[in-house]
Amino acid sequence: MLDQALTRLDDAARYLDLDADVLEKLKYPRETTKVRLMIRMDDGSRKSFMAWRCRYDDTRGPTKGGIRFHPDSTMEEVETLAFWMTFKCAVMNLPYGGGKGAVRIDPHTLSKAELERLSRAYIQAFSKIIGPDRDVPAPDVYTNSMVMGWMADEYASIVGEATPAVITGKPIALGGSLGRDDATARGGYYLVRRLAQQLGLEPGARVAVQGFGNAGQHIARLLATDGYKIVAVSDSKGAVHCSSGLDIGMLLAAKGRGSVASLAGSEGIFSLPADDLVSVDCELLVPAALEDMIHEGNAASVKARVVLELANGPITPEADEILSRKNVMVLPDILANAGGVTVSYFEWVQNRQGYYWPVEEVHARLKTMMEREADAIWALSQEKTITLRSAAYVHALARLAGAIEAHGTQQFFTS
Ligand SMILES: NC(=O)C1=CN([C@@H]2O[C@H](COP(=O)(O)OP(=O)(O)OC[C@H]3O[C@@H](n4cnc5c(N)ncnc54)[C@H](O)[C@@H]3O)[C@@H](O)[C@H]2O)C=CC1
Ligand SMILES: O=C(O)CCC(=O)C(=O)O
Repeated sequence: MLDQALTRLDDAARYLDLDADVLEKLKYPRETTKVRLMIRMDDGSRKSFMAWRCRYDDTRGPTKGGIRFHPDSTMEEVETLAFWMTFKCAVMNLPYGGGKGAVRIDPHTLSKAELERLSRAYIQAFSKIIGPDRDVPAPDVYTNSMVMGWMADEYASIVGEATPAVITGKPIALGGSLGRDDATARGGYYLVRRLAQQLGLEPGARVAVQGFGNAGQHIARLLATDGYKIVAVSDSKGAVHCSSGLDIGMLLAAKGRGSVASLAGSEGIFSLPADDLVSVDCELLVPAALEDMIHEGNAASVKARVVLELANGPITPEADEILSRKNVMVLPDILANAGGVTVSYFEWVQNRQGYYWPVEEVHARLKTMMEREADAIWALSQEKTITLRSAAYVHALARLAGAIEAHGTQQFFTS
């Protein structure tokens, strides 16, 4: 996975006159810590789970990135996700490097008490690695504000003082920011709206959303409110299709019962295998689940004209080429889903100031930053006749290179 991700770095480097040190610095994760967490289960037994935290690169500031709880997590996946965070934070010009963490666990198999013990165990294991000026975690797949709250609480008891800026995506009552809940989707939504004319994606366009968690639910709601038609949605258990448009309230209620798939059979709503979601007839496809969902085997079947990558790494490099040959425009993850980390940055700033902004201010600042970077990346892609993904990497790499060179050589020798 990481080797595949690094092909994006090599591609971007072709458009910049870079010192060789820059590429050497960005080719390898700076540090990845691996721990086996042991927790007490409700029945009195003990179970252990592999956990990781990677700080990929901290040249531009403390490392930043979510913690994922997933049964298929691996160290390589964590390092790849941390590599993407490094470029995402640079795309948005946030004063952060990139990091990521994971525990290999299906959290749906745990009771609430077990989940809390696991979350606290993670912080006990990694308390020396994280810190408001060192490494700042946040939510990712199958973690949420409740988990972040337990983690922030555990960190406070270890260091002996409230330290809200150590973790973002917290509950509002513990110093979370208004607007962090839908920030990932909202950033993608502002991007679509900004480029709607160039992309030919005005309200009324048909949308298919893969994954119906934090990112997927909010993008479906935001686009539907604007008049876009959500014709298909999937989650890990199945998918539904309705040519006249799915009702977001009904989708949310079905997901609350276990899966959007339970809506099939209602008037005009048909079930689909989850894997078929990517080939649904629509104008905009929004992968909002996991990596590598659009690959060599299914990319040719994509009918959408535009893909908004809310998930991290949903398109493999081989699939990217197939889509590019089909003139499918891809709005790349490191820009498209950067709303989440941007509002996490706002949360960190608010925690440090002890002064909290109204949600309107969060939205306005996010919109300004998304539009600023979208315009720059669009212009770069036009000027160099390259894809938006290549342009986003060139844009980020220029900022990373500036910081690496400004640090001088000493940084290469610190532990
Ligand atoms: N939560 C955040 O702030 C951010 C999330 N992301 C990325 O967005 C993606 C989704 O994350 P969240 O929405 O936070 O996770 P989540 O845990 O809230 O939801 C994940 C959703 O994906 C579905 N899913 C899992 N496997 C699937 C499959 N094979 N087919 C269809 N659906 C499947 C699950 O059923 C669930 O509905 C991930 O790639 C994550 O890294 C990116 C930036 C920020
Ligand atoms: O909010 C954050 O700090 C990071 C979110 C994240 O993990 C991501 O953008 O992939």
